[in-house]
Amino acid sequence: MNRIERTFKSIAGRAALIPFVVAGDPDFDSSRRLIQGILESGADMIEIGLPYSDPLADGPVIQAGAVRSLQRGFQLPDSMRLISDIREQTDKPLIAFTYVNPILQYGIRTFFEQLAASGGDGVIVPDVPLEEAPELADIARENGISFIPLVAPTSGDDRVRQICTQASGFVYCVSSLGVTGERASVSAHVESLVESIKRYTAVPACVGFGVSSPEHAREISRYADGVIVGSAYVRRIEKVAEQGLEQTLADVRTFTAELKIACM
Ligand SMILES: O=P(O)(O)OC[C@@H](O)[C@@H](O)c1c[nH]c2ccccc12
Repeated sequence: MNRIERTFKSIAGRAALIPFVVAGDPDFDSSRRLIQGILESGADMIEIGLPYSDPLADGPVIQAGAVRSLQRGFQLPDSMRLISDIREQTDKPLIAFTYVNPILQYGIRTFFEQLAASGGDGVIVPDVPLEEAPELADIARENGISFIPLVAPTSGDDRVRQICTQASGFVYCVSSLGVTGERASVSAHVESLVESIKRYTAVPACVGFGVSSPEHAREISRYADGVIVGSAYVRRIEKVAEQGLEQTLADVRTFTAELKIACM
């Protein structure tokens, strides 16, 4: 049983809080301190986005986070080092979030071996083509890394069943069409998407996209095993430039504590 499975087992009865941040945003040390602060303030695990120049599924907030990190020359080896540094401070699951190109450029086997050596527990690849997913999932599994698939609102029943049979760690339910970004409300129909996943697998189902408040998290926690929040964090992290790291750290800690209460 890896850290992700252990975590869901240990929090049975409530939803996991799973923030997303961009690695190296706004710089290596600030990113490390922000991630540690988020984990210390109640996050059950964290998605660490590997900054990429063409984040096609991301809205403007996360795109800006990737630009801030890349502008400082942050590259994939730096992300591995960041994960390794954080692993020294926590036993909570660390999930790499990356588009498929950086993995292919780095070398699939090298990528997963280094992610495992750095203390990573899972990977989410939103744009992996269907025909390449099994190869990546196999090599991830060989290295003890959970390959976490995404189910979209447009996924038909057959596709949901197919995805669920490959899933490990958890299934990422994308709440709405379009790109990442805070939304006024989280689409009600995602509850039926979670129910359809639960028909095919016992692997936990976590919901992301648009979640930006404790109210959203409370609603999703009624029926899902986890709540994923990204842009709402990255927008707060954007404020390091104007208000400094300490104030931003305090804001992010408070936000995490509020979301955690909502997930109870
Ligand atoms: O930013 P949001 O709307 O809170 O959604 C989570 C999202 O940030 C994170 O899981 C993610 C970041 N980039 C993605 C691309 C595709 C799917 C999911 C993601």
